[in-house]
Amino acid sequence: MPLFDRLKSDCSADWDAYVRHAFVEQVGAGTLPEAAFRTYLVQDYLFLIQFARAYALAVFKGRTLSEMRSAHAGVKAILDVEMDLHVAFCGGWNLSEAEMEATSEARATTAYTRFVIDAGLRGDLLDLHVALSPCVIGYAEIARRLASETRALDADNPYRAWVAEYAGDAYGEVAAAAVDKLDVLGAELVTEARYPRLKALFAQACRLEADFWQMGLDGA
Ligand SMILES: Cc1ncc(CO)c(N)n1
Repeated sequence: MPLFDRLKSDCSADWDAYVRHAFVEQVGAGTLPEAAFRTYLVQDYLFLIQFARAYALAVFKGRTLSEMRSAHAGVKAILDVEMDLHVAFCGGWNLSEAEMEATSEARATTAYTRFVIDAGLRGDLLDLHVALSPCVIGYAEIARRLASETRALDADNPYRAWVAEYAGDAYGEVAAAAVDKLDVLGAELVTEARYPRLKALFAQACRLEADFWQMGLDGA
């Protein structure tokens, strides 16, 4: 079985708790309190700053020019595309980029980002990609489901721009590339002795994603 499918199926309880978290369902229904979304989005801006550093580690750990270039594209997608969404939302609340950047990190933000960076520093490219994968692949899955099964894209849903961004083709391609990369690295590098460690990394990243949603809910 390809590595991503295997990890998702072996960690299905943690995966489902992440992608079906109450925060996500309330975004889809448009019922999430604005204070919860705002807490989440400011923290996610801080998250992306650190996440770009984690992706930069994939440039450093790349074994070929091609791996370095695709990791570089990931860094650019975060710094030049994804963060614009956060800036646009926060502009609507009269919150400047400087104010967002000056906000202190919630513990859930520090915990998740430094966990991923540590996995990459200590391990190889595969460990790093496993720790990164619930993020990119999970958001695409969440947004596509919300777009097709809920009223998430209705004109009166305040979170429709967020759902549209992550359900869009550009983000979908980034997520599909992340699945492919994991499957290719998996075929090359996974041994049965190594697999339990990868599974533990994946499960922990899913739990830290769920904590991140919860941090947003608790902010309301
Ligand atoms: C916490 C978190 N996970 C995943 C993504 C998707 O990039 C994000 N922006 N934030």
